[in-house]
Amino acid sequence: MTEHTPQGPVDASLTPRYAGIATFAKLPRIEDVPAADIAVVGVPFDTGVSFRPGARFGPSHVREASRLLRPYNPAQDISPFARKQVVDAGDIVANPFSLDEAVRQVEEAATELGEQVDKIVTIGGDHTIALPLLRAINKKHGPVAVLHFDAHLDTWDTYFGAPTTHGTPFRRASEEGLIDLTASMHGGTRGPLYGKGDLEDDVKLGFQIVTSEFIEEHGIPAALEKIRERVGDKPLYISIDIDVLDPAHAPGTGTPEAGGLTSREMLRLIRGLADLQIVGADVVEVAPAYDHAQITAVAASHVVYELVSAMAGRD
Ligand SMILES: N=C(N)NCCCC(=O)O
Ligand SMILES: [Zn+2]
Ligand SMILES: [Zn+2]
Repeated sequence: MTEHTPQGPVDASLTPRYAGIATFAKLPRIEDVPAADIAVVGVPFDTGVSFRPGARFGPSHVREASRLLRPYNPAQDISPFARKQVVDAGDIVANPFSLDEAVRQVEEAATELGEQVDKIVTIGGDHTIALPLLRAINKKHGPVAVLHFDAHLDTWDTYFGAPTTHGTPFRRASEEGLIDLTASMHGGTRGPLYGKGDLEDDVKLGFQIVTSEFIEEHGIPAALEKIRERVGDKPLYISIDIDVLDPAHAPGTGTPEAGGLTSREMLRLIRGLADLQIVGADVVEVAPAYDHAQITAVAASHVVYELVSAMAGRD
C-alpha cells in the first residue's frame, strides 16, 4: 500500500467529464503520482484474431466510455480510488507485424509494471495477450487459478499451424505450467465447437466449466458457489473476454456468439468474487468498429471498474 493519500480522478463537478484526455475513469497517469497500488494498462493489439479484426482500438474506446464512471461503487460499498492509488499506466507497445515480438513485449512490460504496482488490470487487445500476461504474473505468484469468462474455450491447439493466437492462450499457458489446473474454470462458454474433442481436450487439461446455459438455468448464486468452491483462496487471475456477454450487450467484438450473459449478470458475478484473492485481471476483445453507441465499451468500462473495486477492497 502506498504511503501517500491516493490522488483520485479528475472531479467531474469541476471539470466536465467530456473535457481533457481520457485516462481510465479520468484517473491520474502513473507518471503523475509518487507510487501506485493498482494500474489499468492498455494493450492495443489484434494480430492474433481469427475473424473480425479491430481489438487494437479497444483500450482507447474503453477509456472514452469510462469518463462517466463515478468514484463510489455502491454495489461493493467501496470508494476504490480513495482506498488505493489507482492509475492509468498508458498502453504497452506491441509490434503489429510480429506476433512473437508483441508477445515478448507484453510479457516484459507487464513484468516491469508488476514490479511497480501491486495489481494490474489490462484492457485488450485480443485474447492472445492473456498468455504473456500469465507469464508475467507467474513470475510474481507462481501458478495461479484462472477464472476465464468467455463464449469460447480458448484452449484450442493451433490455427493454420500457428500456436499463438486468440483461440489458444489457455492451452499454451497450461502446457507451460502457468496455471493451477486444480482450481481453474471457464465461465459463460457456449456455442458451436469444431467437435466434441474440443471439450474432451479441455477436460484433459484440467479445466472445469460453468456454461452460459448453466448460469441461465440455475442462476448467479449457483454459479458463484461452483466457482468459489473451485478457486478457494488461491491467487486468482480473472480473464474476461467481452464476448462472454450476449451480442446484444457487447456487439463490438470479433467473434460474437448468441446466447450469452447480460452485463448485469457479469457485474454480479464479479461482485460475488470480490473477497477472493484476485492478483490480476484482463478485459479483452473489445472491437469498436462493430460497436454502436458505446454499448460494448460502456459494459467493458464497468467490468474493469468492478474488477478494480474488488481488488481495492482486499488488502
Ligand atoms: N478469443 C476469442 N474471442 N475467440 C476465439 C475464437 C477462435 C475461433 O475462431 O475459433
Ligand atoms: Zn471469446
Ligand atoms: Zn477469448
